[in-house]
Amino acid sequence: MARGRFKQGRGRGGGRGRGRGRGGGGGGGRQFQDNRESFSEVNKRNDKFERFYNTLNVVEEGAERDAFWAALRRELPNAFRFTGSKGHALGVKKNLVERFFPLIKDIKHEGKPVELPKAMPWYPEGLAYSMTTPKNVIRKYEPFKEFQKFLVSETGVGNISRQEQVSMIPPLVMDIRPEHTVLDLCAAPGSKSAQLIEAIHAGEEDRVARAIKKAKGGEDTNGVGLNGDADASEDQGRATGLLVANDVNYQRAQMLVHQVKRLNSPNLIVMNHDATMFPSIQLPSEDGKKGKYLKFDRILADVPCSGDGTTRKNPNIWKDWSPQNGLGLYITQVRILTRALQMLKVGGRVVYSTCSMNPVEDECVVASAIERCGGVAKVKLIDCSDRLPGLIRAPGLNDWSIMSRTGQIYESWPEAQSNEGAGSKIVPGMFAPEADENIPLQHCMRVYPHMQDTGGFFIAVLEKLSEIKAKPENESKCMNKTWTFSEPKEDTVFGELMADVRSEPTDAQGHLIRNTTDPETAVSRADVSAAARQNTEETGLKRKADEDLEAIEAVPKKPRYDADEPADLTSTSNTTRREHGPLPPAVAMAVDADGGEPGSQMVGDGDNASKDGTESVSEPVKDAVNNAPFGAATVPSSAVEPAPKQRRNRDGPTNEESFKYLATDHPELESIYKFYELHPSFPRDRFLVRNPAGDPVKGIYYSSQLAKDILTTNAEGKGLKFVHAGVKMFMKQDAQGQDICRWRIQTEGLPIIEGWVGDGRVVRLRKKATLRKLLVEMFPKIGKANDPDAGWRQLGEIGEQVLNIGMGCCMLRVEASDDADGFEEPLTLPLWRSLHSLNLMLPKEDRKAMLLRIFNEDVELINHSDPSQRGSDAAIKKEREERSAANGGNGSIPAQADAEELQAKYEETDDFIKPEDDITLGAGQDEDVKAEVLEGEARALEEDAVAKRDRLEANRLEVTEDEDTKIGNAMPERVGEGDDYNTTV
Ligand SMILES: C[S@@+](CC[C@H](N)C(=O)[O-])C[C@H]1O[C@@H](n2cnc3c(N)ncnc32)[C@H](O)[C@@H]1O
Repeated sequence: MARGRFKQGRGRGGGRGRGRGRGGGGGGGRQFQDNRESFSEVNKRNDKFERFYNTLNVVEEGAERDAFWAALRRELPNAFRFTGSKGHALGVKKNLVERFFPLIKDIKHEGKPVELPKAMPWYPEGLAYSMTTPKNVIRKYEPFKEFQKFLVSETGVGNISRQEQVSMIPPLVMDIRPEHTVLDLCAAPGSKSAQLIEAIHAGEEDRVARAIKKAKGGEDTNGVGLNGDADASEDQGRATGLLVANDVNYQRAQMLVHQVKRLNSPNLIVMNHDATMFPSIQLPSEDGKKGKYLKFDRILADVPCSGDGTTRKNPNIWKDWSPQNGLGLYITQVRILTRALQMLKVGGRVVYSTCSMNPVEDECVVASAIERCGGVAKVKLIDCSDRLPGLIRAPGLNDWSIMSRTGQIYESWPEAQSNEGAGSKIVPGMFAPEADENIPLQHCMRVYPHMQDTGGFFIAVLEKLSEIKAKPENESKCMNKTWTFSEPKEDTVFGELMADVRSEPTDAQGHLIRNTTDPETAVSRADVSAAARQNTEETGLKRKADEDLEAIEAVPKKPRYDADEPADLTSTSNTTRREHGPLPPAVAMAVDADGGEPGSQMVGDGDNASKDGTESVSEPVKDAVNNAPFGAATVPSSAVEPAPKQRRNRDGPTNEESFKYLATDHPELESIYKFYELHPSFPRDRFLVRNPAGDPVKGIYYSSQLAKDILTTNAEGKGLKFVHAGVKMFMKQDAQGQDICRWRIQTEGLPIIEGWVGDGRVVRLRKKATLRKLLVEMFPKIGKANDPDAGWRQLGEIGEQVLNIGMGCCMLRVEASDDADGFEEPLTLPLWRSLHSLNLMLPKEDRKAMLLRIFNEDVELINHSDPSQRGSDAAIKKEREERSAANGGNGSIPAQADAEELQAKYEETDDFIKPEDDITLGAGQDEDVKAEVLEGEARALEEDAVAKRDRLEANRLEVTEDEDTKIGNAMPERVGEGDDYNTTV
């Protein structure tokens, strides 16, 4: 059974190039990449910022407060965590700790010992580390360089994820179980989504192993299933839960896909909606009744925030901090949390988090959402003080003051009311709740930077106690209806504000995009425009993305890819044109704005179609609109007009992808079942394709049952924007021979299916040396059974197996053993048996990462199908031994320069085939060999080209995100307006 379900999947999918920018699963990288100088140059003073937090007294005056500010002014340590299943993550950690720590522990820099990476005491199983070693130290000492190389390689293949320490906290307090339906409302770039997926799949390998054993007539499942007590045969041991990961920004949603798809989870759907009115998702009907709407067990609302806890990574916050930033985001945050509570099951939990320390974005949002949802009788704030022992934290605040745009500090709403005027963003709900509301805000968690050398962070866990009906926004404390507007004098602060407002861009109808003179709708309009702007603006991003698209397209055209399928690497070059067109005005609609809850009214009642008279609007979207936690007047028209149906074209992506499930008796599937001897217990009704015609043309994907139910019930035309789902399981493959299945198993899907494949397609391996040979050598020859020099004889334990296995795709099962030359962890890899040779279907980069991890070798690969490298195995072996001896006997084979020398030698042997000979190879000689070489080359090329394309995509996403930052920095007036997002990941 393959462990490392996460590791062996296409690490390249999301891995390569990650870790350098924010999209890299961790913000930890940025400051080490290019911000070092600028970090030290930034003036880390801001009077309002410092005065605000000192007045709030978030930490006591004296030594602790000094430590607080000092930490905020220091660079952030690098942090990372080991990913994947627990067993696999522990294995990678052991490798790292045992191999490198002894080497670096004795290094002294400037006379002092360097600090080893430290395990975070509160992270389960010690699977997360932080390190403060400066880059110049890493560069200076060889063991550190080796350590760094290992980290980069393991990050590249997805075994390690760089992620800021505090950002790891929210998923850990969600108590996720394998059967949970989970929603991550603001998910991009996806660091926390990755943790959520891991949590859903926790313990799955063992359960599946037992289920397989049982299905194949082996021992009983021992009664351990999903919950530790049910039968593991429930969905054959696989998690039945689901993660819906969502982000309003299409481009960032693509980044999210890139980050999470490497986890190869069939229990994942990525969506692209505004979380303030996330559409309800319909479930299939039962007994002819209309289906219910999906409710979630767990929701993460890691909302956009001003991010003032991230100064250590984003030092420009010192310059840009303004009280407006937090004030402007409050309403969006309350709406997101309220919508989350609406979509939660009774008994379910929402975790609300920000990387801002400002109570207006933290406790205040929690209190306001609880108030809107009916108070503490309906929503309970959970005390998490006993969770994550070892994590130093402060309790939530029960009282705070508000700073106005001008720096005026108010203790109460009446005080603000008498001093502020129209245009102010301050509303009654921003002040601490009344004592009789009994909201135990101390149950929230505040993590300050000096506590464990991190960024600042806020976390609250809310449980839904009973069904709720959210109070309309304009009847809640989130709104202020008492002010009337009068034009302020020009030389006042309000005059300045109005000048700002006048210079704001307008939409096609002449409405101000950023603000409005109507204080009641000012914030709402800004939010609507923010969400729309995420997807509409023409920015410099497009040019850059176009350039990168060209680079992607420059990847060798042959072999072809899923041109007919919406690959996740779809260019986002024209996302700006994608959706909304000119910004819509806030439309007045006759919708039910009472904030009723979907589940309470929707089950089978079918009355929605006529409720607002807009027949063309799909029910899920209409339901979202009806239940949006804000007034009808502020619902954007784009939300009620069904999204135009588009397919991808040359200009860019679409907003509706196709997910079509195949009939279980589809002839292509039948050929797969037969060839791979697929066990009948493996579910056959969850194979899908991702093209509108629904034909298996290039790829066949696999999803969980719940994902299937959702994708089929809410299929195209319903206005739900599904961006990604399904794990690629099979790829169409040209092959020689009638009996070879045209569908080869993809690395991504292998862990899901491998236990169910019949022995006829399995090659078993136990020795490291054998695997090493297969990693170093591409297309080693097999030869004939009776030939004493045939290549299969060099393949040791697998020689006879590969000689006898039928041609086509098979699986190499690396079995765990206690042998000195054995593996601690099992592993499964895809293999291709050709007429004359064999090949692991891994891109070169993955081979090299594995060689580095398992053998600590950085070696040049040998391609036996490459005429310029072809030589006798004996010669290669001999040469390698010589080189290895010259290399201190570490088994390394020669690198580039040596390889050239070697090649010259091979050219003198009879085995050597000159490139010009190769062209005529087939002419009357050996057609099979020629076809095989071409076929093998094509496959190898494909593996590498896909890896290269992924790398380019990862780079492009990083580049565009950097562009994003530049654009954001160039437009500081937008900060806090609602379209800004924090950058803690
Ligand atoms: C703090 S970041 C989320 C980080 C993410 N949870 C992670 O761990 O990688 C906030 C995200 O919210 C998104 N966002 C902003 N406004 C939103 C809205 N109204 N609905 C959904 N997502 C929104 C932004 O695009 C941004 O990606």
